[in-house]
Amino acid sequence: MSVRHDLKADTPSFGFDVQNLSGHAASAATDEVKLDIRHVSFRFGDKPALHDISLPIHANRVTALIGPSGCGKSTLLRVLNRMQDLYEDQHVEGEVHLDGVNILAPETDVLTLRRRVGMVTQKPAPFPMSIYDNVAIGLRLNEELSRTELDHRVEDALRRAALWEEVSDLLDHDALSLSGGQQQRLCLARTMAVRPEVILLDEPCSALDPISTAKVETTIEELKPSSTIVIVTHNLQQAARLSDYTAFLYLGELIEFGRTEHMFSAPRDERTARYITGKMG
Ligand SMILES: Nc1ncnc2c1ncn2[C@@H]1O[C@H](COP(=O)(O)OP(=O)(O)OP(=O)(O)O)[C@@H](O)[C@H]1O
Repeated sequence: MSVRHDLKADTPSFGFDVQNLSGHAASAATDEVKLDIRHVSFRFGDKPALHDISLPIHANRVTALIGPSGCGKSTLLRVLNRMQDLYEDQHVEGEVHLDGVNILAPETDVLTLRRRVGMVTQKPAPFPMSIYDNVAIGLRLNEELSRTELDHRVEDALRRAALWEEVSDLLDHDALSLSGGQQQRLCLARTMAVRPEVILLDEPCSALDPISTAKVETTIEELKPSSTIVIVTHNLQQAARLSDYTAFLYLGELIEFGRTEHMFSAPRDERTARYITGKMG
């Protein structure tokens, strides 16, 4: 199915001010494409989950994937660092070009890919080791750092994930002793520590209180000059606040993609309008 560009919808009411969206780049025309998703379809066994999805992910911008539960947001995100390789019954078709090279090609080195494209999954899964080691592990594998440099990078990642103040005296404690929200921020710190070119975030604030959410959103803004970010969120205000581009998925199809301020102020497809005004859930 093709993405709708033609339908004129009445400007809907969102309960927040779409005129005051911040952090958006001036012109889409100048935005370089980091990841080019081309005709991607996906199935779990015989069950289709994504149908012929094509969209660009622009470099140094935040792209939000939104849509009702089960529409395929997490599945699309997982394709971008080939998580499906871990499961025999998960099948993908199409191409995803990272800086012009198809990462779904069989010859792709998946470990290298996952260093370049880091992911924070929906359910936090810290490693059964200390808080410090959870953040340091990727750095130790990928870079030769002195102990002082390592300490600095671990602290920096924990600060950016809004966790440092809670764990600075507990760095040698078991990561699994942290609360769900703390584990979520630890996994964010672990991914950010290695400074991937692309960061995939699957509902990174779902277990966070408003203050931690605000700090994580500030961090995402700060990451933009060095990283390209794709975020799955059910929080439409967060999508509107944070993202430069938004993709609306419905029943495994891409219904609409465009600049966030355009999509939230003048959605082209009636289904997008219904979703973002809370009439479809
Ligand atoms: N491991 C799996 N095996 C079979 N079907 C799956 C599996 N994971 C997801 N699905 C199905 O694929 C479809 C897309 O799921 P996905 O998790 O990508 O949706 P989502 O939009 O991220 O949902 P949510 O917002 O609830 O997290 C759904 O119909 C879901 O039931």
